[in-house]
Amino acid sequence: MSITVEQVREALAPVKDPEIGRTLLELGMIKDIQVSGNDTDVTVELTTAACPLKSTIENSCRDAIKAALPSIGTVNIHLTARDSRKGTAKSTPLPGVKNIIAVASGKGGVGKSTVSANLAVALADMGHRVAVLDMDFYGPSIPKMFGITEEKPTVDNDMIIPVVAYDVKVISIGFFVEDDSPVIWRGPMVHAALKQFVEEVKWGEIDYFILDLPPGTGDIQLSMVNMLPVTGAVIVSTPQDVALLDARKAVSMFASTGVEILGIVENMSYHICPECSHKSHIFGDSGARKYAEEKKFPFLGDLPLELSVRQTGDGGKPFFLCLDENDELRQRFAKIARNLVSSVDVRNLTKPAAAVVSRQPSGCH
Ligand SMILES: Nc1ncnc2c1ncn2[C@@H]1O[C@H](COP(=O)(O)OP(=O)(O)OP(=O)(O)O)[C@@H](O)[C@H]1O
Repeated sequence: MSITVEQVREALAPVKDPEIGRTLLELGMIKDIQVSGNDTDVTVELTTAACPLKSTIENSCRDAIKAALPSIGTVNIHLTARDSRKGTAKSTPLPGVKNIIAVASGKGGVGKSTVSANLAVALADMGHRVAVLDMDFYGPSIPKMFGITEEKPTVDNDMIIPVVAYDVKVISIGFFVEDDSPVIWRGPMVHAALKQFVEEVKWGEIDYFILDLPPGTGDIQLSMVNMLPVTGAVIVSTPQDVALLDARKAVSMFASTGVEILGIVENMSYHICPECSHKSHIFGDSGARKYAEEKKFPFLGDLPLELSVRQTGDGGKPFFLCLDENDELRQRFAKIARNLVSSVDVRNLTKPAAAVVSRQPSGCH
């Protein structure tokens, strides 16, 4: 009796993407199964042609089929790649940008810019092309965190050229306002500024475009979803109830506009006393982690409250770049960046490309 397509599909059912940890079938990566007599041809679509685990995936598929169907003849696994990890629709105002990641928080001062800056350099360290757009007009701290004190963007052929620091292209609203001028940003101004940064900056080819938002759920979030196809949002929160309450509001605003929650980062989770190594939970214990579990959002990881994080950030170099590769904190953050990449991959494999939304977010106050 010859083998059927259904039998091959069943044999492949347990095979998981080793990086993402979900099955290839669930991720829609098995594109085609052909059977001819006792031989089979299986087409597997990878997230990127440069996937470092492609031979592992190929071997796992072949092994699973042979184990489940001992009478099988030749097993050919064909690997293809989709338009590598494209999370935004083709007709986008940023055509060279693959993934737009909004980094948001409900409350101010929870470490959103610290997370944005370190995510940017960690992703660049992994070989990705990265840009940061700092739209936190209440306190644009990205230039300081990247050590950009004097340099300003230049203009070439009427296009603004971003400043490059630590291999990351940076544009901040802070480059365009005087340090001490009290600017009151109203809706139309916010919209116009974002429009200019989208249309008049030469961003080029970017894998991860990180948008550092001001805290809360105001005009900029509205302009963003109306202007940009956002791949998803990362929510930064401290563990305590009051910050989480605001984080919930930020989440429901994104949910009401269909923006995917790529994950939660818990910052200032705990503090290790440098004298006695005692671990204390100054802002409560694991609140953001529990919230992520409750809502079934990916929990990307947590970060301790640590003096070096503040000192390096204020000193103009993200802590990720100041630490040795074996350092626990650096590895902890590298894992957060890897978890984000996986979360983006899952989103891009399982959902349609992100698009600009015309809907107004609800519950934005
Ligand atoms: N894990 C941490 N340990 C120690 N200090 C931290 C940590 N995370 C952030 N900080 C410090 O806390 C301050 C606020 O952080 P940051 O500017 O990243 O927060 P934010 O949420 O972006 O704030 P804002 O509301 O102003 O946008 C900074 O001085 C930063 O260096």
